[in-house]
Amino acid sequence: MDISLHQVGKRFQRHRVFKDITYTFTSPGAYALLGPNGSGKSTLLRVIAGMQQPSAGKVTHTDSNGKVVEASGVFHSISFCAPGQEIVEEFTLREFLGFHFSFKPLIKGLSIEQVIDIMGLTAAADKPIYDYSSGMKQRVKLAQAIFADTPVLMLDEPCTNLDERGVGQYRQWMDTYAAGRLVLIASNDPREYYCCTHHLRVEDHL
Ligand SMILES: Nc1ncnc2c1ncn2[C@@H]1O[C@H](COP(=O)(O)OP(=O)(O)OP(=O)(O)O)[C@@H](O)[C@H]1O
Repeated sequence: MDISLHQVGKRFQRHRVFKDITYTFTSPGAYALLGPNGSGKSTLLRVIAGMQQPSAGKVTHTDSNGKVVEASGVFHSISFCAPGQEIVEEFTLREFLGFHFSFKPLIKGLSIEQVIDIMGLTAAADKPIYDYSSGMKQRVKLAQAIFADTPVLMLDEPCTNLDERGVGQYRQWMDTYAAGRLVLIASNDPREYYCCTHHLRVEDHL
């Protein structure tokens, strides 16, 4: 999967967030979307994912056969994790992962039990997620994205609420399960985008 931006811009009413971004994200590859607070990293990530429409320009997703993916089909190829993203907290972890991975395929060779084990949450697997700490909830959000077998992985501030051990776990998951995919990370924290060899500065497109 490759994603191309052609003169993409976004404004909210009279407020222009960014303009005229022409860029291609090529798979496999890891790309950081960088910039200060409010520069538009999260907005750009959502526009690239097809969750928000650009105000100008065009986003094109192309599959590995060179075929353009319809807007309605883009969802299937993307895993997404962002701070404002809702998870169904009434579910236990085991229920949530069962539900989520009935829509998105799990990475081949992994079972839900193994994912729970890798997350280090076996003892809490049957507790409702609303009883989890904020760091545990962040691990759930990361796991639903990283362990899904999609060609594209998009992460917004992936280490939000994680302690040092959690950050180490994030790096281990990325090193093992993100290689070979198209990875986009919106961040200000080098610990989050350590794996990105390409950097796109959103503030350069004001
Ligand atoms: N739905 C919206 N309606 C109006 N303005 C919005 C909306 N979403 C974002 N903005 C504005 O767009 C700008 C960019 O916001 P965005 O969250 O994309 O920045 P960011 O670079 O991700 O910031 P941070 O580093 O703080 O997470 C901000 O000024 C924000 O207020």
